[in-house]
Amino acid sequence: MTNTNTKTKTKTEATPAKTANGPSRSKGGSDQVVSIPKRHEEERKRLPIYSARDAILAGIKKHPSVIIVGETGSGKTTQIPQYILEAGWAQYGAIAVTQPRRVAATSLARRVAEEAGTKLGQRVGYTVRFDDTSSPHTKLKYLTDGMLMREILSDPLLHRYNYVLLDEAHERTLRTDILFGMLKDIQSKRHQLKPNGSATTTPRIVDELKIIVMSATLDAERFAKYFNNAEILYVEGRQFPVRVFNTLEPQPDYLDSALVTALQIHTEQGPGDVLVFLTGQEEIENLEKLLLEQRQRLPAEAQDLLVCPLFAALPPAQQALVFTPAPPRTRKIILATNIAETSITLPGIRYVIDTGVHKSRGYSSKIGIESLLVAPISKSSARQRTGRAGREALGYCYRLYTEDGFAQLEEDSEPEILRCNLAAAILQLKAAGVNDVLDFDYMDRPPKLALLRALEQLYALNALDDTGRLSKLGKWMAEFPLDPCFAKVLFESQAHQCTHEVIDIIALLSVDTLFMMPFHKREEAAEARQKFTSLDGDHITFLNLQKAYQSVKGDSQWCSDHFVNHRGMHHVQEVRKQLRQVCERVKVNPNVSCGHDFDRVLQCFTTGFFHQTALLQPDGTYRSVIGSQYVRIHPSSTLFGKRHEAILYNELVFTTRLYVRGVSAIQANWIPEASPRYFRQGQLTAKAALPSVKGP
Ligand SMILES: Nc1ncnc2c1ncn2[C@@H]1O[C@H](COP(=O)(O)OP(=O)(O)OP(=O)(O)O)[C@@H](O)[C@H]1O
Repeated sequence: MTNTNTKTKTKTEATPAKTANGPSRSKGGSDQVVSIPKRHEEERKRLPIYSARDAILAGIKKHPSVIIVGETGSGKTTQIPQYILEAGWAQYGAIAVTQPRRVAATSLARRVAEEAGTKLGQRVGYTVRFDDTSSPHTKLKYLTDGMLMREILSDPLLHRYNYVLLDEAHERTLRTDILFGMLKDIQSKRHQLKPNGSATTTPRIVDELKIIVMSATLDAERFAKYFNNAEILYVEGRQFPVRVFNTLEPQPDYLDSALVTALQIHTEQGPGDVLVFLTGQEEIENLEKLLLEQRQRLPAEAQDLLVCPLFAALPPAQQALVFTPAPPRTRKIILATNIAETSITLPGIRYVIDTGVHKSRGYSSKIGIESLLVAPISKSSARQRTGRAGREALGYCYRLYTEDGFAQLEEDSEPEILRCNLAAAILQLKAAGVNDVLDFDYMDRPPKLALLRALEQLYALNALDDTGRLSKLGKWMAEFPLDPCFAKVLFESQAHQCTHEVIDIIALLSVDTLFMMPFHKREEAAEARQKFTSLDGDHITFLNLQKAYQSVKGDSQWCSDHFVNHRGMHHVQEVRKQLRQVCERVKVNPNVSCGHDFDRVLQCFTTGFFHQTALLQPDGTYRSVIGSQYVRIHPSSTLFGKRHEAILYNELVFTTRLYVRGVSAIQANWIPEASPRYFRQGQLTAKAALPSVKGP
């Protein structure tokens, strides 16, 4: 391990661990200790990070902030928090380890609880949206960055924790970036509250907050500078090598190429599971079908092939399948989005197929339009993908692009904060008491126009008052684990008396594809879909689907007969249940229904999505009300090919053209009524300047 002090830029060899500080058990507390499997003790000692244990602890003890860079799989995420725990340092304040994704937070907590010999939810636990296994005894908690932001709302100085480990910091998600600034501020405030500082203290806030930033692929110097010249520690060595192969020619159809490569590995290579990186649910489900079809054509001895999808909207029980070993002599092929790209260890994976693409959020602050595009990944993502192999044995990574293609990739992805709608983040910042969001300590400052757009949008949603401060409604919206637009719709549903329908539709919109369209059964599928179709558009069509699904109690055969995505509908029911619970907690009755008066529902959606509306043009096309862009209704929409004076849409996607999805017909006069603060009275033109834009 090398240790670099950023001020002096000296490099010194870290002393290897002097004592054989093997894993130990916490003595006190009410922890339910379960026995530590012997193999875990041995495995932990074999990890590259183990020899750097003492040096890491010394660095953390000495410096308020530390940046730790180590190869994928070297043991950063599972071991460093345990070292702190075993050193007895978490006695007065717990350890939080943030993850950009929930699947990582839950699987890591499970693994570490097992390694530490504790029951999950006791000394080691996790908290992700709608699922909390932590308890007052939890000393080490894995949580999503969004959940830590929420904890700051109720505990502004994060008294609970003395150590916050920001894992996979290179990903630079919007939430991670906002957390960076918030934590720096908390660290400095807690420093001032120390007994030898000038401010008064309470006995509970005597400890400083240590910030530890970790990744395999980040620009350490830059991070160190941002975190007040933090100490940088490099952990050398990886557990097992991974051999990387590139294609000789660029692959125009990466899906086909992934199919061929996966089958080739299956029929020609030795044992080991395969992980394929794809861009989204639809693509995963397509490849899943193709693989299953091809499996039938394989010789009998090669048919023991198990295909497991992995994407964010997959119900947790099915996500868990990817962590379960395949039956003996069966090869598992996991088809995943980039939720499997960082942090997680998928047991059994020896082969990685990297398509070189992902879905990336884009935002034009000029026209206020957000889009999701398939784009090339960065070099750093490619390395992370490679790092999913070689965690338990020698691995292989097949990159479906040329060596030149790799060389041309950007080093890192552009931070999300520079390319997405900031409304949700600004709402959280304001709720955490950061009123002057223009001068917040961002690691990369978003363009002023994007910040102003977000303030403008929140003001138009009535989340801010005339002085730019959070309104009562804004505080309510921040309580809700939803995008501000959806939170506004839910709030309005009380006055429109359609909370029941709105909750259902929000849950339904959380899944990409509810109606399946198998290539060779398109007509049959379209006919089945007709049964649910509403002339009002997709929102009410989805609602009809939910009613029918409930009437058959979610029967899987019914779903298959009607070309309904059973997996997706299962997820919808979970989100629905959780939303209803949150409603009850904030005293909103989730059962108030408007019957068949669907205008109320759509009016309600217009109050949150007035900025995602478009008007019919004389030539039959639609132009967005804000930004004046030509948009087309996506062929998957119920309203495809239909003409209505105005439409509302849930999502804008750019494939070959700019398409809108999740579309419903609305009346044009609902749009200015939906936000009198945004539009001139009764007109579809925006007011020149909004009060919130004038400054904090
Ligand atoms: N669920 C698991 N099952 C089997 N082995 C595991 C599991 N989780 C972790 N490991 C083992 O522990 C090692 C260290 O994992 P850890 O996540 O701590 O590494 P890391 O340095 O944080 O990697 P990354 O940078 O990829 O997140 C893995 O390489 C693997 O050998």
